[in-house]
Amino acid sequence: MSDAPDHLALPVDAISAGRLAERGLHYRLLDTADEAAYAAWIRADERGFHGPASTDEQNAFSRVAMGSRRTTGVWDPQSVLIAEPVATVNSWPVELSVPGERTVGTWAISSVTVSPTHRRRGIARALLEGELRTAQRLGLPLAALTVSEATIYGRYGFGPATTAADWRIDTRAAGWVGDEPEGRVDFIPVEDYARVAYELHETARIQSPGEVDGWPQRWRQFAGLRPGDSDAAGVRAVQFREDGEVRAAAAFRIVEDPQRDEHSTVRVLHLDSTTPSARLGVLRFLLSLDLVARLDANLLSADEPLRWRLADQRAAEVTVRDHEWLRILDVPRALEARRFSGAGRWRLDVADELGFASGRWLVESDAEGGVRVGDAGHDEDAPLLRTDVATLGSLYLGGVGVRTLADAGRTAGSDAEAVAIADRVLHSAVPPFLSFWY
Ligand SMILES: CC(=O)SCCNC(=O)CCNC(=O)[C@H](O)C(C)(C)COP(=O)(O)OP(=O)(O)OC[C@H]1O[C@@H](n2cnc3c(N)ncnc32)[C@H](O)[C@@H]1OP(=O)(O)O
Repeated sequence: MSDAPDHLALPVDAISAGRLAERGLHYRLLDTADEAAYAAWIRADERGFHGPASTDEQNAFSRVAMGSRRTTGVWDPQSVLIAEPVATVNSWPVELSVPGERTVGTWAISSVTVSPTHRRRGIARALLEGELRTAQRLGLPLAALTVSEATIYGRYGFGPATTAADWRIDTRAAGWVGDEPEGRVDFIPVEDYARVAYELHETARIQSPGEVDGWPQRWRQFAGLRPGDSDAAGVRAVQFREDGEVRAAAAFRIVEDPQRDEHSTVRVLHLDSTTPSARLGVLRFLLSLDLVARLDANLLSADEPLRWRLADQRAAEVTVRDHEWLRILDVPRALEARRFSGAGRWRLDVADELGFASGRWLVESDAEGGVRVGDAGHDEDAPLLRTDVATLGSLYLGGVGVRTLADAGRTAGSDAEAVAIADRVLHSAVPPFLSFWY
């Protein structure tokens, strides 16, 4: 049995509780088994994102996943809607895939909202710092989140570590280079899709640094199976089989152009694959639909091999954005959890305003990519790389070069040799990618 404390039972962070109590606010954990309390919490969460309030049926749906998460709120006893918290946050342990087909235990944080009636009084800061201390108490070396706005989380030491790309393709101009992908496409019931695609994700995620374990309700949502989904009737699903085995699946919807029947858009709701060839097979199928002039797909990789099968690459407009943000809490454990791209010996100096990751280490890796991080002690010989903790979060999965961030002025005071070594060994041959929001 694990000695790690139970993330559902661990009391709320005492420092944040004290800080909020000074302002007359109550910071506490919610028991998601209490239906009424959960409904009030989720109403506050939805209002925070300006979404419609969910129905009892929708609450029952979301509670399946939330039951295994730490659900926290801040209550103001002066509120008129007394059961609804004025701030929400939700967190749970995930397995983050890292270079070398390994995973590292990571604290995922979501549903961060502060009511517009209570904004800019430091409540989010109390919640976020509380979450980081909670992750540390749970013994997790990293925290991670996907963000509504890119300007919020750098101050807490998070750095953008994966990108996601929105692809817009003119399907008639795109063309195709080379043979058709070998395999077989079939429509499948959306219920089956939700199960099959979730399983594909769980099989494939280890290959892609940045992915985390999913949960079945998320894939049911992609399939239009969340109760009350107004677009559900239009959701269709296909699977792609190679050698008789399902290796890719997608859910999609056709959005018609009211002016011209033959100018519809195929909107990809989600795509999962365990092989690049099966992924191309599904995308080729979607690009060749009759009556369709455009393919829209959000959250694909910026490095989709698809680009190299389009006869006209200009038919694709690709918008790349930051997606997953990482916060390193324990430098030695985080670095040792991944594989490096080769041998190296250098020192790493990390500045962290919140103190979790500050320090100086000697980082050594061997030709096989094994990593050892120890105290730098009095070792003054090894070249030194200096970074703040948010920059280290961006570098962690190897998606951006150390040299690029050095050129951007994010590693001021570093030795050129250290930049060169770290650039080489931290690089990931597989571009980091996360295929969904959490
Ligand atoms: C992982 C996720 O859940 S991402 C979702 C984030 N939530 C949302 O986008 C929902 C809508 N927004 C909100 O609920 C709130 O405005 C929040 C949660 C973003 C901020 O809550 P607040 O309690 O107002 O923040 P708080 O007062 O603690 O501010 C902390 C710092 O963040 C800054 N800040 C707050 N909101 C924003 C913002 N939207 N953009 C940039 N900076 C922000 C503050 O200026 C302050 O900066 P400082 O520490 O340098 O002085």
